[in-house]
Amino acid sequence: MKYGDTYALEGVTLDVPKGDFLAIMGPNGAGKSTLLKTILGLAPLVRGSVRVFGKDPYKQRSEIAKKIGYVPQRENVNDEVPLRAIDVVMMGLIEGMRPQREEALMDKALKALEEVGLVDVAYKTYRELSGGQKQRVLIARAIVSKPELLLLDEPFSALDAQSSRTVARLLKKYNDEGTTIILVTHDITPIANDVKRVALLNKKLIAVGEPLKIFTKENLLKTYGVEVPVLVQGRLCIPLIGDQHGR
Ligand SMILES: Nc1ncnc2c1ncn2[C@@H]1O[C@H](COP(=O)(O)OP(=O)(O)OP(=O)(O)O)[C@@H](O)[C@H]1O
Repeated sequence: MKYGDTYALEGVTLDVPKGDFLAIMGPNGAGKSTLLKTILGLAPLVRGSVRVFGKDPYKQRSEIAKKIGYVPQRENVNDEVPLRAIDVVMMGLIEGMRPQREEALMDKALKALEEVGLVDVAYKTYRELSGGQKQRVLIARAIVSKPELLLLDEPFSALDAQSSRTVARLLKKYNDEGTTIILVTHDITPIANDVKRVALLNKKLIAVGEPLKIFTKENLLKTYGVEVPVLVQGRLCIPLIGDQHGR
């Protein structure tokens, strides 16, 4: 994976089985977002290959897009058009799906907003929502089509503790029902007991596996260049590592 002359990712081999709940962690600029974009066929691939549901996302994106829900790290929904929260969520139903009645779409969008705890702002315009509310609307847009694969780029970054818990519970529920989840996060606390695997990334894949086996002093030093405590009273707990890198 290369932007201009610089490699963002090199020599990464990663298999994600169906039903996995994988957290990708690493310092700023480690290539985490790039890795998610690779799954969508959106990052520049110089060598190697990617297969998603057995298909090449760089050549067959439209065939797999409807099975994937994606929450980008940041997204500017067009501010000129006064879209309501419910309209933004409905966008997740329109792409690549067969035509449905407006009421059926609205019904599904309202249910998704309810799942992220935002049904009360459904008819507010998106631009007047807070940062954390916008982020949850984008999560609702990603889940509304009941995708087989959910990709989330820092879903907790703008959320308060209660909203983080709501979203974490939602992800656990979807994963229990069979949805494969791959998310990028600097803070594993909200999902520490739910993730099945963690991948530590710093341009290369440092380690991947069960959290307790992966968070070794050696792996963390290799990934972040600093020691970070990971066990507090026997529970997985990582401080906001991103803060040490200027966030
Ligand atoms: N569109 C782009 N054009 C040029 N360089 C890019 C582009 N996107 C990312 N990069 C570079 O690729 C590298 C990896 O970026 P990426 O966004 O994948 O990192 P990240 O691990 O998600 O970081 P963060 O934790 O800061 O979000 C960085 O050096 C970044 O500057």
